[in-house]
Amino acid sequence: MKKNIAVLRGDGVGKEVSKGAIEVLKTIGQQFGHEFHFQYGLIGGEAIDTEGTPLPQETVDVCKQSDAVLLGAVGGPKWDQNPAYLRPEKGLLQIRKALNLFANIRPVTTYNALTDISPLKQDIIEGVDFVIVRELTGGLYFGKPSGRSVDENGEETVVDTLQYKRSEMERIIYKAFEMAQTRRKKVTSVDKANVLESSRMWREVAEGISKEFPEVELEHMLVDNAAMQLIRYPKQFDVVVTENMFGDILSDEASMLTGSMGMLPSASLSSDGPSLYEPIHGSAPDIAGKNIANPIATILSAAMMLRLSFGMEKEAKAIERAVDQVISAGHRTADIQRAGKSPVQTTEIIDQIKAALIEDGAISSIMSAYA
Ligand SMILES: NC(=O)C1=CN([C@@H]2O[C@H](COP(=O)(O)OP(=O)(O)OC[C@H]3O[C@@H](n4cnc5c(N)ncnc54)[C@H](O)[C@@H]3O)[C@@H](O)[C@H]2O)C=CC1
Ligand SMILES: CC(C)CC(=O)C(=O)O
Ligand SMILES: [Mg+2]
Repeated sequence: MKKNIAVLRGDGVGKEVSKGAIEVLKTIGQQFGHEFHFQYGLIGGEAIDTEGTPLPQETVDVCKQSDAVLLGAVGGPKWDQNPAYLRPEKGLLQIRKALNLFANIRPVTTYNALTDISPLKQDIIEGVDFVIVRELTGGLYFGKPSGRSVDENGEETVVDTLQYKRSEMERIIYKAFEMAQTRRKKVTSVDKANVLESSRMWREVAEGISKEFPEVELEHMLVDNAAMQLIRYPKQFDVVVTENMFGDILSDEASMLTGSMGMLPSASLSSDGPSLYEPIHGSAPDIAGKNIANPIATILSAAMMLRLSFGMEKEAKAIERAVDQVISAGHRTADIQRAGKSPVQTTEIIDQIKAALIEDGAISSIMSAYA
């Protein structure tokens, strides 16, 4: 199969981790006889520095002409004092809007080999397997009006608005129910309905859609309780659906069930065009440029691309198996390495995952399972 992949490496560790996903995709292409063509686009801080905007039109065009988009991460202290329209994060928000990436799917699956890395107890995290379905193109991150002004008493005032259309709620909640139907048939809808009108409408919409899925259980949970339940008893969750900012915050929290921010992949699904695949983490300026970032979240995002955009299930599984083999063998970057053991570098773990695909049988074991 021939596929065009747009690559937006972004800033900080975004460049280092996306290199890992590209190399793994190239290896998969060679092993399975696919032709992956990569086209690069600028986004974020680098785009601000060279083009004067966080999302050049050329990047949007490259993405729209592609079959799928791979993104590293954007941002960094260099641009933190910039005005809102010239921040790297604005580029990410704009590409989400431009490609109609309404559904951000963030699977949270723990690895048995890593249960001692998580700050939580082994019996709490063993067997955790749920997915956060986060609304991605509405809510506070896209609120209008937003900004600062001076009120009638001369005091500086600021406003950010949280706005949703009913149809925007419907499509994301529908997606969550569809996913639950193929899993353990439970949807936890997370909101703040005791305070926010938008959350009360969200509940109404969830109740309405649940009638179309009688075999799926729906529960409502307030977001503050959900933050606590994620740590107390994460195995209770199957599909968690929530609005943009709640999903952003809860998924960073959930990453610690797996042991590190560097482990959680995501797919941002489009309603009408190419979807985008990205790790849940940011540009990690504290470790950028040191060759120590964990590329697994991005490599697993590439596996999600193969599965969800290209229908390449075997190829996706081969990557997941190779990652599992490498961390089970104890080859780990610093964020997931046991105390007293030496970590490997970003480039080393990428090489080990590629080697696991080629030499150590990840592909052949998948092929025989499908034979
Ligand atoms: N999707 C994106 O492009 C996102 C961008 N950001 C931006 O990234 C910048 C840094 O934000 P932070 O709040 O520090 O969040 P962050 O996710 O970049 O980092 C949080 C912590 O996790 C660690 N971490 C993140 N990714 C890692 C990896 N692959 N391997 C090992 N450790 C990793 C970092 O070292 C840091 O200690 C900001 O400019 C922010 O706006 C933040 C979140 C998402
Ligand atoms: C950088 C933000 C725009 C969003 C974010 O933190 C995320 O999508 O995880
Ligand atoms: Mg985030």
